[in-house]
Amino acid sequence: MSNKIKNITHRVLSKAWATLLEINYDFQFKNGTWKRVSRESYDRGHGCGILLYNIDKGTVILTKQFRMPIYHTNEEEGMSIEVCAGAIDKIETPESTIIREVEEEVGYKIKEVKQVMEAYTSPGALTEKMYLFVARYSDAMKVNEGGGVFSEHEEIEVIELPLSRAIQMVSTGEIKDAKTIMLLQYAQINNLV
Ligand SMILES: Nc1nc2c(ncn2[C@@H]2O[C@H](COP(=O)(O)OP(=O)(O)O[C@H]3O[C@H](CO)[C@@H](O)[C@H](O)[C@@H]3O)[C@@H](O)[C@H]2O)c(=O)[nH]1
Ligand SMILES: [Mg+2]
Repeated sequence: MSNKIKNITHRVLSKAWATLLEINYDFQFKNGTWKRVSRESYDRGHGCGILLYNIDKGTVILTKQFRMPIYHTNEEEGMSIEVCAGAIDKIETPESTIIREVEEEVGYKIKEVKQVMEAYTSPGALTEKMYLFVARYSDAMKVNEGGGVFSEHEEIEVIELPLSRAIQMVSTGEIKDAKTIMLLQYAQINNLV
């Protein structure tokens, strides 16, 4: 692959919360010709998400929160139902991040998680890779109400519902978040509950 790409240059278009680059490069097409190509790339690091499931109750834990990028394009869909998820700090691992996010966002203290997938969320535009996990939860692991970090302007509703209902919500369009759909389908295919 690397011999099909040369003369890569980067230009920072925006560096605020995250970094938007314009990357220019020469690309050799199958017919042998070289063309100068330009692509924008938004880098806000990598992320992780987790589906918490309870075998005895047949339930899963999801979150509901306001997402401005969705609202900006479709006001009616601004409240997004998602698995618990978070951005990975440079000094954190995906595992330690997701265990911390579970306590902050949904209020459970979990110890063991299982990574089941890695997924690029939008490869044409984002550098982000999501590390996707599943873990069992029980009522005994509940340590706080969840809700997210208020000082970071998070307001997260915790939803506990049967896996079967969550799967139905994918069909009805009530759930449209890709990582959530992937993890719910993983749970269904693998008979987690
Ligand atoms: N000021 C500012 N703060 C931001 C911005 N974007 C995020 N934040 C802050 O960073 C926090 C990020 O919360 P996390 O729980 O770590 O991430 P997330 O928003 O749930 O995002 C997760 O899901 C996304 C969607 O799938 C993923 O893109 C992301 O990587 C992560 O996994 C937010 O509460 C907010 O305080 C921004 O553009 N500006
Ligand atoms: Mg989050």
